[in-house]
Amino acid sequence: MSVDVTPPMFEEIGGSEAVEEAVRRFYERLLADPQTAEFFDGIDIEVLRQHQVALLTTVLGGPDAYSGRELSQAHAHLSITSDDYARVGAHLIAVLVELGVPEHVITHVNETLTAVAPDIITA
Ligand code: HEM
Repeated sequence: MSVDVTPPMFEEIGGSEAVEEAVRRFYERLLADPQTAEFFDGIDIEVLRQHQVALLTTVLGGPDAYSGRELSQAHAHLSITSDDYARVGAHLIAVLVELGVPEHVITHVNETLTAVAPDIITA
């Protein structure tokens, strides 16, 4: 009999504290980057941050507490290009690398980014 004792990636990287720090740095980067900053004009970043923490927690196998909109609905009005998307994805991955997140977790996040791209890219 084999038992899978691998902890969820969420715990492996340090739980909610690590996810919150990653998301904090992620929005810091998005707001400092001229290509992405304008998208967030007039947006309540605190609310967005909380949704993103919940979503990333779920993606990493932690408790499922995401209560935001469907990604397609949240981004429909933004005319996001594949170039914008790649830029945002690169910021997220850069933060995870910065925080020393293991390679297999980064691979999983990258796969998720590829999977949800069609919901977000509309231009
Ligand atoms: C990379 C994958 C992405 C994920 C996982 C993601 C995730 C999210 C989430 C969870 C929300 C909150 C939904 C809600 O409040 O109900 C949101 C909203 C938003 N996202 Fe993204 N996002 C991504 C890419 C992008 C990109 C590429 C841009 C712009 C370049 C962007 C700009 C925004 C903006 C402006 C909002 C707020 C929309 C509003 O409240 O009117 N996102 N995103």
